[in-house]
Amino acid sequence: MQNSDNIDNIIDRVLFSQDDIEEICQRLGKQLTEDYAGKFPLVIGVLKGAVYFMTDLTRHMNVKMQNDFMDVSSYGDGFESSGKVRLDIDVQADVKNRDVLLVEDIVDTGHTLKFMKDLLTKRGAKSVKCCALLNKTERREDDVVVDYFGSKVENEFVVGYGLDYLNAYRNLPYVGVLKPEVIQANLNR
Ligand SMILES: O=P(O)(O)OC[C@H]1O[C@H](OP(=O)(O)OP(=O)(O)O)[C@H](O)[C@@H]1O
Ligand code: HPA
Ligand SMILES: [Mg+2]
Repeated sequence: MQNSDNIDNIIDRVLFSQDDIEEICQRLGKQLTEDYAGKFPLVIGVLKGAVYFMTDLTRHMNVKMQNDFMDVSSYGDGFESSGKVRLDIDVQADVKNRDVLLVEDIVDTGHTLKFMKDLLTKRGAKSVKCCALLNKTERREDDVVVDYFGSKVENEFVVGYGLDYLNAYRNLPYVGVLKPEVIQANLNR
């Protein structure tokens, strides 16, 4: 069936299939289960990109935890980080003396992660670590540690499984690279 609304049409290459992602969640979940045993971590998903990863990853973490969310953003309309991280929705829980685990879909320039690690440390968290699905090391501008990650990615803009382009395509069940013509069409708008 030809359907121009079929969002698979915008993908050039799949980088991580649903099976790849499940394997990553299992592996990281096992590691985090060991590392957070007996600690009652506060697991904070960074909205909106981390929603899918947060739900799949934490189901593989066999530890008592508290789940919360924060909404921060720095990519307004496209590929480039504005460099300014905006806190839109704060975490509800008190982070003082807590072992915090931030869950991210991707660490790219590192601006977002640095902002959050600094903020939560300043508020008195006992530890602040990050588990990201993807780590785009080549683009790093802030020196920040990604404590756990699923895979490194090249310097390409990726979408799906939470990752958006112009606020769309988050619901693709895999991670892929956009077709160049999709990007071109938007640049010419
Ligand atoms: O390392 P950085 O260069 O800071 O980029 C990574 C951040 O950018 C994206 O969020 P975005 O600001 O696009 O918000 P969103 O999750 O709502 O899409 C992504 O989900 C990370 O949070
Ligand atoms: O490659 C990316 N894709 C989607 N959102 C992003 N935010 C930072 N890097 C990316
Ligand atoms: Mg985004």
